[in-house]
Amino acid sequence: MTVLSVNVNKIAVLRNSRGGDEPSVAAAARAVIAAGAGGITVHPRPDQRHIRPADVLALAEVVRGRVEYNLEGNPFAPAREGYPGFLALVAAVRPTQATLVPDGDGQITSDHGFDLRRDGERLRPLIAELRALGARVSLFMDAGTPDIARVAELGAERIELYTGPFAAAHARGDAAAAIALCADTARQAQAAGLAVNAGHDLSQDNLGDFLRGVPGVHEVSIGHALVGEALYAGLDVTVRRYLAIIASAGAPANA
Ligand SMILES: CC(=O)[C@@H](O)[C@H](O)COP(=O)(O)O
Ligand SMILES: NCC(=O)COP(=O)(O)O
Repeated sequence: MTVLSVNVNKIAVLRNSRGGDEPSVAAAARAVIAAGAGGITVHPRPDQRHIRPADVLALAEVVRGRVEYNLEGNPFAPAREGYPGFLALVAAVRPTQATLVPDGDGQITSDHGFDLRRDGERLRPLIAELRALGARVSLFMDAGTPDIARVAELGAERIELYTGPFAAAHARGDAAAAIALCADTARQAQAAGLAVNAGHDLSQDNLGDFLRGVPGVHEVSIGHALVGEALYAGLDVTVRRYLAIIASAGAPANA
């Protein structure tokens, strides 16, 4: 079945708003795991607006031997005070998966995938380094990217489909074209030997339609909507609702 990896960035936003340790990112991750999620995702940003390097280390202990650990970030972002750089974090915690995302400080959130014509050759040695550290490597890619097979040629094993445009179309009530585009890109990736993950702005409202329309998704990483929904229903109930959506969407077994 598709793995649900819960992104706990937003727990850190709340904690950072007051300083101190509450709400605890580690406690939230434990609750999510107890509810049955198959992974924890974090996207530490160099500006440390939410997940910080110390969280990345602490969460590694929480997830170790229990569920997958998915570390997202921009491998080109230079180290700075308080942020050692993405590869250094991967070397420190050896996550299950490193998802590379071409984001910048000025962005409120991730809003596009890689342009491999521009960044492909710069990515190649970094992908090799990350794989040598034991991480499965996934590249954040837009649906409709023409050269999706190149991801495999660069040495990565997965793509993460950027689902923001799909989610926006779904909210407008006209997601058919966006789903078709995602499904087409997923099929091209799968034909090239890549596994397909998906994430960004997925929610209880749109996840079932996404998984029914896009076959063979290995993992969804979900944070913003899930944490917001959990304010009303609690983390345990909310994670279980996502797992039920995944199960009823008939997603395939995880390889
Ligand atoms: C790659 C991706 O879509 C997620 O990592 C998303 O960007 C969440 O990150 P923020 O919580 O920083 O918005
Ligand atoms: N990779 C996507 C992710 O981790 C969560 O994105 P969002 O649900 O916070 O938009």
